[in-house]
Amino acid sequence: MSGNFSGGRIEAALQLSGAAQNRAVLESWQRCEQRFGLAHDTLRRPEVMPESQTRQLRDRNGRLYHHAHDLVRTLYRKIDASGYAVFLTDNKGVILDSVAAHSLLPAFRTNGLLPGAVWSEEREGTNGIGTCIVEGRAITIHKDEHFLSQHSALTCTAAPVFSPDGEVCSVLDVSAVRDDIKRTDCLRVRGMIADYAEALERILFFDERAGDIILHLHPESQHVGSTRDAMISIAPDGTISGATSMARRILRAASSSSDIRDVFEMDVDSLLAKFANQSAGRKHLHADIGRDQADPAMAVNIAGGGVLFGSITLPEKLRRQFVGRATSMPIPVKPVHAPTPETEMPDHDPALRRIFDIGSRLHARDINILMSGETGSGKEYLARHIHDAAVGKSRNFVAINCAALPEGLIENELFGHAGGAFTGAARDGFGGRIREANGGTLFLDEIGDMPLSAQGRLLRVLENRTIEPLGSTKSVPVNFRLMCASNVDLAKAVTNGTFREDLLYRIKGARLAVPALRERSDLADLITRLLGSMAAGVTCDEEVLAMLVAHRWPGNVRELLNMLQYACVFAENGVIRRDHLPDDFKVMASEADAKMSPMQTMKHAEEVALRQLLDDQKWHISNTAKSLGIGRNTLYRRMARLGIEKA
Ligand SMILES: Nc1ncnc2c1ncn2[C@@H]1O[C@H](COP(=O)(O)OP(=O)(O)OP(=O)(O)O)[C@@H](O)[C@H]1O
Repeated sequence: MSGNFSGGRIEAALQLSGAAQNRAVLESWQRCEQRFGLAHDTLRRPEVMPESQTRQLRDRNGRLYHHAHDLVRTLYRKIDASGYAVFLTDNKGVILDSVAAHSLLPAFRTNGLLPGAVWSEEREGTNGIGTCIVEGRAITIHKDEHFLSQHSALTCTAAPVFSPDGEVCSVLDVSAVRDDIKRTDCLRVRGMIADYAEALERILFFDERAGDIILHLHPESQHVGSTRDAMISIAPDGTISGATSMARRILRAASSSSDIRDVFEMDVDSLLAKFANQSAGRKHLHADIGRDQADPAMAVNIAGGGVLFGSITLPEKLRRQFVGRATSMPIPVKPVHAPTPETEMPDHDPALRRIFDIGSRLHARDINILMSGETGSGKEYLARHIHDAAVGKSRNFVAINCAALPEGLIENELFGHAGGAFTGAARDGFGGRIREANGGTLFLDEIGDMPLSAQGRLLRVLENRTIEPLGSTKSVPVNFRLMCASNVDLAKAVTNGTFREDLLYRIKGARLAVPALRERSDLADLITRLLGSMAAGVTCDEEVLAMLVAHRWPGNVRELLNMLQYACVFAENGVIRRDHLPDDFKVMASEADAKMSPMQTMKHAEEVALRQLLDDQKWHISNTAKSLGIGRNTLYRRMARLGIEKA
């Protein structure tokens, strides 16, 4: 460690956090001292641009500011904890927009967190915004990890937003000036901000690359066309004009070339022909959709070996060459047979399986479904499995998160527009995402956040089964099955006047409550499965498994996924041990342990061990009993005592 650091603050910071975090903080502190000439006790007033200059900066970042406006406010509502504020910055760390409770504004202002303030590392030392720009990844800078002592009251968690050319163009930051914030409190927030930053990246990508061919890619075919796929844009001359950060990660190993022939071993004409041939085979399905989506996705070879699955979105003028006129697509009633390996949902939790069964039957009969459940519990995941079982994997599944779309953009995104409908509209128009769901399923997540005007138009689409793009007088027939999800109480929203009652009655044909992760009985099994899909061969030892099973997971499966991804990076010899978990998680686990009585701890350990054994024996009761040297009835009694139900 550098001997330049005085006063032991770096050691304190290092003790506070995990290995990746340590490195980031250490390197940032080195920059502050050696490159920027800062000292811990440097006292400086925040640099805040005059309002006119901030306005100019907003105008210069017009698209970013416009698209992020509602998203920042939704994120603020979702964090749902007092004392936090949300900030949006430009690529240099200048705050463009902020949302905070009115009563807290003075405290944030005193600490320099206000529009126009410059939060680059060079100016303010190690901090959430500035260090996130340098690191290019989500990061938390907790109190004493700030280089300047004057910022040690702050806790900042930030995630970068990337432009299509791969540069950080903005940062989403959630900060607090409360004394009692622990690092552990930031875990849930970090996953959430990273998701919102990625949603903003996708919106900017679609907006800025609307004139290019967009290739959607994912290693697993079912994720192509979802909000999780990777996207690259291809200019008509075959050069790669942009890529989302996910695409950069996936393709980094293949090639850094910007010529698609080097990446996919085919030129742009062959690529178009490949997807057009596929469209022709599915003409009735895709003739009317705005987005020419591969369904099922097609395999695309990657230069140097490897295969991804892909589909394309064509700009309107190319689309006309490949697809015909609009028709509504009938959806046959598909009897729900016993699931095949293709449509099987791999989860064992009985409650989740039950709602999967019920949901599949209802969806096959075109009965609308309204899901509830905590954030990250898997509502979209379940909706996709229900769609696969009830409508078929070969049909489109279009998921839209209404909360992640800015109010000004949502109607356009859902219903599309005619060419030249408004200033900035695509010259040839845009079909809208509801039309993409034609013949398949439309999943509207966070429908409670849909603006009232869009609710009215959606209701008309549901009643008339036709859609009228903005600026067009022609109705286009559409046919799709509907599933919705909401974290807010829609009945209350009706009372408050933010949700239409008639729409609520239309969408809530049947209600399904997705269990929170902590309520599930198959957690150990889920952990093993997720690890298997992430890094072949990585497992966790018994202690870690017990810690993970005991955690309450407020961010549910999303939080679990983040945690496992983190741990996989540090796993040694294919095993995740306690040391490989983030320190803040370990602190939280020991606090929880301390609250358990010795009897509870023992019972818990016994439950984890027995579940693991049952998993190993594929829940074969006789074999498990034999391996324990006990009778089947004794095993059943033991399972009942520990609250383990047969999977
Ligand atoms: N049972 C599961 N098995 C594997 N992965 C899952 C499971 N449930 C959820 N996931 C994964 O966890 C993440 C969050 O799930 P999903 O988006 O479906 O949650 P959600 O309830 O719709 O969240 P939100 O309310 O925030 O929209 C996704 O990456 C999803 O693929």
